[in-house]
Amino acid sequence: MSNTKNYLAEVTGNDYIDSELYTRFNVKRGLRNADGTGVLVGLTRVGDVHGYIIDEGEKVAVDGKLYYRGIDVESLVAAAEKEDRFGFEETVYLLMFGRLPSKAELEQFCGILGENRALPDNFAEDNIMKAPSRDIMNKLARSVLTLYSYDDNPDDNSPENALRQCIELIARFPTIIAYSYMAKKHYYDNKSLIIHSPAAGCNSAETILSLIRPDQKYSRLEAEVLDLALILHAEHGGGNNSTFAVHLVSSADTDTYAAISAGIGSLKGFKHGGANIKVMGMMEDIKSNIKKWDDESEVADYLTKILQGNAYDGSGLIYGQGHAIYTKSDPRATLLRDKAQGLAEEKKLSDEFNLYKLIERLTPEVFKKVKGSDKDICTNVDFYSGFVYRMMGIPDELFTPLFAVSRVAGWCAHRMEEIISGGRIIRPAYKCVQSRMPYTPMGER
Ligand SMILES: CC(=O)SCCNC(=O)CCNC(=O)[C@H](O)C(C)(C)COP(=O)(O)OP(=O)(O)OC[C@H]1O[C@@H](n2cnc3c(N)ncnc32)[C@H](O)[C@@H]1OP(=O)(O)O
Ligand SMILES: O=C([O-])CC(=O)C(=O)O
Repeated sequence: MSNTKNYLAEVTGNDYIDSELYTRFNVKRGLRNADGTGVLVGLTRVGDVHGYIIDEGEKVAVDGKLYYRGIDVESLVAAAEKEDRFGFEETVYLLMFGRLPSKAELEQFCGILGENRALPDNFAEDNIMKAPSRDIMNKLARSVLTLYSYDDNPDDNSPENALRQCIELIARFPTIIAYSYMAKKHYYDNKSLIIHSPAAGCNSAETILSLIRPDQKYSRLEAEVLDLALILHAEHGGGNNSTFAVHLVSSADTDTYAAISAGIGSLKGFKHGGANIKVMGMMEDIKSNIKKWDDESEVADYLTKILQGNAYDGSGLIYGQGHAIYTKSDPRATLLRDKAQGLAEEKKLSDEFNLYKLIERLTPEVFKKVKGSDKDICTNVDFYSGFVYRMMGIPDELFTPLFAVSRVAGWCAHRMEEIISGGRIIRPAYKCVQSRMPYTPMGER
């Protein structure tokens, strides 16, 4: 659009609200209390994120813990590893139905997911191939909204129907992101268009790997690492931005496709799931601007520049660092760091891994120094995930979509909870700080 400059000046001028007004009217900006803790707006049984304790009114930093339906996510990961099996489908079962499945129940559930991986007839041809997008999250959101038209009963928000829709979506996400990626490679990157059908009996990790590889080949180790990442990203309480979006939209009694696409839109954001792709850009920037990757003061100086908004994308953010709840550590980042270390040794990328670790170690002190803040800041789940994916040859375009393949399980569990226990439309307040004005007739302006 030409000549938007004048409009922009009007908008920035007329939309500006003085920070002081937020204090005066006691606005809980970002739905946070003064100490940074979230405003309590709901109850959930799905997940619990533990990042601090309150001792005599003071927030005290502790190591992070994450529970799915009361079960420590680290024990889910450990059990899958010990029993040498995949764990994401068990995680989905637990999140959706509220308890661990027996072996037979899990097998049956995997069968149901397998039967639902294929997209409806002609869906891929008509919606993905004919209308690709450079951005797979964008294509995923549009695909989810379009699936509404392929559903004979889209607007029935009864628990029974919503549950069917949720299970179908969880099963279809791997296929949608894989096909969207293949279409993107063809239409935007001039590569051959290769579309495989989802193979029977594959779990989510295997389905994704087989659909994005021309020869459909992957190793057991690759599938296991991806499965681990899927377990770790599946759920994060009701208050994280994308899950809250699903609660919010679901509370209006709208359809499942509208609610889940809201979650996707939120997760794409660079302060949320989209941070994993920003981390990769930031690391490229750091690697090309720092001469000695193990020079602590050179790395610290560059992190200072980033925090001051003078390097990388100018946002002032060190991506993959900081969290709304975790203070000392994010348990998922710890697990992904271990995986990254092993893969880096194998791929002879230990120098790069050590740079990641150095950034992880230096960020809290640089942050405190530059910001003059006593806030505890730790590495989050998005810091190591992209590095792990890259070492497995997974393309960057899929980093945030993989997060969505996993988190859709949490979104669906929360949508079901909102339908069953929510009951009231979510409707917070905004105080209007615009003074009243009379309407001026056109001829008098
Ligand atoms: C899956 C996930 O969503 S995990 C998070 C992924 N996001 C990122 O990695 C992006 C970088 N991190 C951030 O932007 C933030 O830490 C968030 C969005 C994750 C959490 O944000 P908040 O809860 O608002 O942060 P919090 O209240 O703890 O921060 C307070 C201050 O520290 C700043 N801060 C927090 N993290 C960072 C960071 N990584 N880099 C620079 N500044 C930061 C905030 O901008 C805020 O500054 P201000 O008071 O000048 O506005
Ligand atoms: O909880 C949050 O604010 C962010 C989130 O979803 C996560 O860390 O997985």
